[in-house]
Amino acid sequence: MADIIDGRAIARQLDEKTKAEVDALVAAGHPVPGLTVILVGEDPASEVYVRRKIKACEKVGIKSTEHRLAEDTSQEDLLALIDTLNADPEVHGILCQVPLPDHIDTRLVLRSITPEKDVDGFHPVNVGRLSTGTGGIVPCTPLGVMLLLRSVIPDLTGKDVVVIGKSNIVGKPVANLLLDAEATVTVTHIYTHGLPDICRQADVIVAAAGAPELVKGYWVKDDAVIIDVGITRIEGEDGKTKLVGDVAFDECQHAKAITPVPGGVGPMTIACLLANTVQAARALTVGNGDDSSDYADAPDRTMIFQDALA
Ligand SMILES: NC(=O)C1=CN([C@@H]2O[C@H](COP(=O)(O)OP(=O)(O)OC[C@H]3O[C@@H](n4cnc5c(N)ncnc54)[C@H](OP(=O)(O)O)[C@@H]3O)[C@@H](O)[C@H]2O)C=CC1
Ligand SMILES: Nc1nc(=O)c2c([nH]1)NC[C@@H]1CN(c3ccc(C(=O)N[C@@H](CCC(=O)O)C(=O)O)cc3)C=[N+]21
Repeated sequence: MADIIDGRAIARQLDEKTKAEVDALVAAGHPVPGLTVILVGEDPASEVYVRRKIKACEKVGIKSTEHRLAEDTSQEDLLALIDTLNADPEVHGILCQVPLPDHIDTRLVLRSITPEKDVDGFHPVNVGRLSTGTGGIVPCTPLGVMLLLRSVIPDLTGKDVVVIGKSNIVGKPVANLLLDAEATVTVTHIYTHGLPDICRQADVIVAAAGAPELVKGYWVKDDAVIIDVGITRIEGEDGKTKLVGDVAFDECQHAKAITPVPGGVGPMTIACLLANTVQAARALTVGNGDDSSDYADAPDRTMIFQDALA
């Protein structure tokens, strides 16, 4: 049987470290780290995620605030709110839940969040820093993927990794982080020919396509490690909705290790959001020049978090 990589347990470990960082900042007389979440419209899945994020903040002592805006909020009003939050000294992290309604230019909105408070790591400045290995805020899900991976393969040097999906949110940043970790990375997508054969060569598969049970057992070589990022809600035979990943989990028991859905990457996304918020608060209030900071600029920040989990 494949080992199950317990995302909830690893997320709890990271949360303990984050809580200790919050306590240390506050004890040193700095303000309580603050995260603001903006939600436009009433998408039920987004509401679930936002509630989870707010609850998680409470657990580690981050002060959270929430801005719920109506579906028909104008782009101008949203940008004005972000301007206010950019200037608010009590707000260290700003997260604007996506997808946004169609009448809003998502790229423009994400660009308007100041990079120092961009705890999603979606701002072009943070994307540029990531792709040049020069620090910045690393997107939460890709950071979570790396931590889960390192919990089973501490050294990724020379490993053959296949990433399925090339989105700006998951596939591309994961590929960049893997390259920084000296892995050999193949990024695939909907037009890739022969995906099963490509996957069969891989030591590691990171599946982030949003295609339920795309990766079959015969795509996976013995002792490969599988990180399943995909989450699709489907209606089960009993009429209840259930979550399905991008990997046919039951067929992959010959793998060395695999993440479950739920309970794999999802909880790590939230734990990494909290860690990013503390990183942002520290940089804004203490400054990046503080060498004692665990979060000082480093080319491979996933190693720093890894130390926290060791
Ligand atoms: N666990 C978590 O915390 C998170 C989970 N997710 C989940 O991860 C999944 C991916 O999210 P996201 O990256 O935002 O999705 P996108 O839809 O933005 O990107 C999906 C990517 O997968 C590729 N793709 C789609 N179908 C196939 C296929 N059949 N074969 C090969 N490649 C395929 C697409 O190719 P092309 O570019 O050619 O269209 C695209 O590059 C979703 O299920 C999402 O719900 C997302 C964020 C966080
Ligand atoms: N600006 C922005 N930043 C995001 O980080 C962001 C976003 N928008 N939009 C939506 C996606 C999705 N996302 C998830 C967060 C937690 C779980 C999670 O906790 N999943 C649980 C189960 C969740 C459930 O039961 O529904 C798990 O997999 O175990 C999943 C997905 C963050 N996203």
